[in-house]
Amino acid sequence: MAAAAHMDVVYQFMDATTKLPLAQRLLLFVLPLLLLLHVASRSRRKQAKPLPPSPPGLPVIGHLLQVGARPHVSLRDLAARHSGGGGGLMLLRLGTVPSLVVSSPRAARAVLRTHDHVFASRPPSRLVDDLVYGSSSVGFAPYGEHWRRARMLVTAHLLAAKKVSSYHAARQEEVRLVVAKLREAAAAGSGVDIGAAVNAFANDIICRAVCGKFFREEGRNRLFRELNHMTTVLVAGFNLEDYFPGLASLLGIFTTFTSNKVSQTHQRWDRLLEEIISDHERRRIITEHGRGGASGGGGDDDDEQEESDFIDVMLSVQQEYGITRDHIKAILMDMFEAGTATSSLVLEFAMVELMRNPRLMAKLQAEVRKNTPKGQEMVKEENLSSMVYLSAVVKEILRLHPPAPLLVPHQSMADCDIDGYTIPSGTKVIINAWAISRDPKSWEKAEEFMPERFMDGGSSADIDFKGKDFQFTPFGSGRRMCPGSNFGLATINIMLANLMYCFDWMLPEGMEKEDIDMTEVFGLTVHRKEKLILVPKPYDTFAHPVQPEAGSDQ
Ligand code: HEM
Repeated sequence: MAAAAHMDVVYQFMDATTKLPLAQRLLLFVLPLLLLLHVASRSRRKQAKPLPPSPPGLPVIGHLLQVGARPHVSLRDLAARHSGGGGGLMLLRLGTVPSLVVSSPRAARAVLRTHDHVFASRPPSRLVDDLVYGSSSVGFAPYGEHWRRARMLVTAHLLAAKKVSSYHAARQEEVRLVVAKLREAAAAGSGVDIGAAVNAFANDIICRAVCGKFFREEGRNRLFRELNHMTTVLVAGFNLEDYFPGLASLLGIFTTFTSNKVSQTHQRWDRLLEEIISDHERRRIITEHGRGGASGGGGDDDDEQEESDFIDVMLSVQQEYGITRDHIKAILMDMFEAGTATSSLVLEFAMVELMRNPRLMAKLQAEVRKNTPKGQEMVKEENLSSMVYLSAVVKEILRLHPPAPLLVPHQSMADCDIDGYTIPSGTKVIINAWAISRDPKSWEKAEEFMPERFMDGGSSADIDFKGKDFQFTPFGSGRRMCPGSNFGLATINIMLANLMYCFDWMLPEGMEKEDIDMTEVFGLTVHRKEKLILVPKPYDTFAHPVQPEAGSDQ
C-alpha cells in the first residue's frame, strides 16, 4: 500500500513537470542531484584529514608570485612562517598545480622513505615528452614498469661501482689535459674561467663514458655540451604548462611558442645520437667478424673494459631489458643532463669556498701533497683513499651548495596521510634539500663553510649523503635517489685533488677574497651569476718540501 502511494506521488510529479519547458524540467532533476553530490563531498571532506597549511594566495595564480627567482630561498622563508609549527609541510598552489613543499628532515623522511612508494613518480610534462622521447629516460619517466627496467639497466650496467672504477684511466687522461691547459695559462700569467674549465671537463668525462675514446671526433664533445645547455634552458625555463597545464593545452600556447625550439633541439640530439649509435653497431659487427677469425679472441682486460662504453653496454643488453632504440637515446640524454652540471658545480663551488677560506685551502693542499708520492706528476685515484679532508670538503660543498637544491620534483600517485594531513593524489612534491641542509636545528654554525664538521670528532661526523640521513640529501633518497653518485664523486675527487696538488691559486690583481660574488642563478641546478676567474701558479712537487697541515687545530 505504502509503495503504491509513493509511486503515485512520483507519477503526479512527473505528470506536473511534463507541462514545464524542457530547461526547467532538466533543472528540477539536476538540482537535487547536485545538492546530493555536494552534501556527500562535504561529509567526505569532514572525514578526511585537513590539507597541509598554506599561506594566503591569490585567485587564479595561487602562490606563484611568492616563489621568486631563487625558489629554494623564498620557499624556505615561506615555510618558516607557514609550515605549521615546524612540521616541514606546506601546500602551495602554483598556478593550478597543487605543490607540497617539504622543508624538514622529518617530512623528507615521510616522503622519501615511509611513503616512498606513493611519491616516486614525476609530474608529467609535454615539453619533456617531446624533447626526451616521451619522457622515456630514467630521470623524467613516470613511476612504472618502463622506469623500473631503465633504472635497473643504468644502476646494474652503467653506473655500478665496478663500471665507474673501470674508467679510472680515462679520468686520469682527462684530468691531465685540464692540468696541461692550466699550466699553459699559468705560463702566460693569464686568468682562467674555472666554471668553464670544470664544466668542459665534466662534459668530456660523460662523453667518454657514453661513446668511448673517440668522442672528440668532429667536435662531438662540443656539440654535446651545446645540446645539453639548450636542453637545460628549455626544461628549466618558465613553461606555462608547468603551472596551468589545462590552459596551456587549451590555448595551444605550448605548440606555437616553445614547440619549434623543442622539436629542433630534439632533432639535433636524435641526429647526433643516431650517428654515434650506428658507428657503434658497425664497430660491433667488425669486431665480431674479427673475433670469429682469431684464435683466442680479445685483447687484454683493461682495453676491453675501456672499449665497453655506455652505448656498447646498452646495445648488448637491449633485448634482455626490452628497450627500444629511442629508449637508449633517452637514457643517454639523461646521462648528460644529470651528470654534467651537477659535478662541475660542486667543483666550481669548492674552488669558490676555498678561495674565500685560504687557511682551509692550505690545509687541503697540505693533505693532498702529503699523500701523493713525492715527485709524482699528478694525483692518481689510488692516492685518494687516505685524503679524508678532501672527502670532508666535498661533503661540505654538497651541504652548502647542493647542485639540485630542490632535488627533482616528485609526484604523488595516491592520497596519502602524513602527520595528520592529507596529501591528495597528483600533488607535485618539492623537497627543499638546500633549506634542510642549512637548518640551524640540524647543523652547528649552519651557514659557515666548515668541512671539519664531517671529520672524526666533528659535530656531523656520522652524517652521510647515502640517503639515510634526511638532514643531508644532496643526491635524494629512496627509489628515485641519484644512481650516479659514484660516478659524480669519482669525477669531482680526482679533479679537485689535482687542482690542489698541481697549483697554488690567486685572485686576479686588485681583487680580494671578500670581492668574490656569491649571487646565485636558479635553473635545473643552481649556478653562480658571476664567473670565477683565478690565476694558477704551478706547484713544483720536487722543489717544495711537504708543508705541515695548516689549520689542523680545527
Ligand atoms: C655531484 C653530482 C650529482 C648530484 C649532486 C646529483 C643529484 C641528483 C639528484 C638530487 C637527483 C634527484 C633525486 C630525486 O628525485 O629525489 C638525481 C637524479 C638522477 N641522477 Fe644524479 N646527481 C649527480 C651526478 C649524477 C651523475 C654523474 C649521473 C650519471 C652519469 C647522474 C644520474 C642521475 C639520474 C639518471 C637520475 C634520475 C634518477 C631517477 O629518477 O630514478 N647523476 N641526481
